Amino acid sequence: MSANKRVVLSSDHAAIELRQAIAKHITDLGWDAVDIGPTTPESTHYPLHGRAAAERVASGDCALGIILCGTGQGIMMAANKVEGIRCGVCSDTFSAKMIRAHNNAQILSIGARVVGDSLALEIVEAFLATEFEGGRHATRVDMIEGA
Ligand SMILES: O=C(CO)[C@H](O)[C@H](O)COP(=O)(O)O
Repeated sequence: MSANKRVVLSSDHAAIELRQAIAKHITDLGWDAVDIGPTTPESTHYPLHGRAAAERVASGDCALGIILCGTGQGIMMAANKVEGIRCGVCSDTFSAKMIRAHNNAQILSIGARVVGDSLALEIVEAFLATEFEGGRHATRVDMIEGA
């Protein structure tokens, strides 16, 4: 499968079951889910998993990413420390569309202790179905990246 259908997934211990459900769901939708774990429920450290997913995207191995922790916030902060990565936390489908359409975010973060499972799947679908609009938004994204 080509790299542009590859979606990396990672989480901390707060979101393992939801992450695995999302991986199955997006596979059913035709995406190549690259689930980098963890798979066991022991307490772990979200910065490790946010960075690992972001590096898969920054390297070009995966086009997009979906990361989760309890709130989605800490793992988002870790992912955004990787150069060139734009990651936003979303708890609604409108924001999930807009971080792609206007911000060209490559990574979606979700709080597994914030949104229910079915809404999380809708948020994921909205994110994956939306393309960057470019134009005036490209100027602004370039400004984020220091251009
Ligand atoms: O949401 C998170 C980070 O933003 C973490 O999932 C959360 O802090 C983990 O907490 P605990 O160790 O009590 O399960």
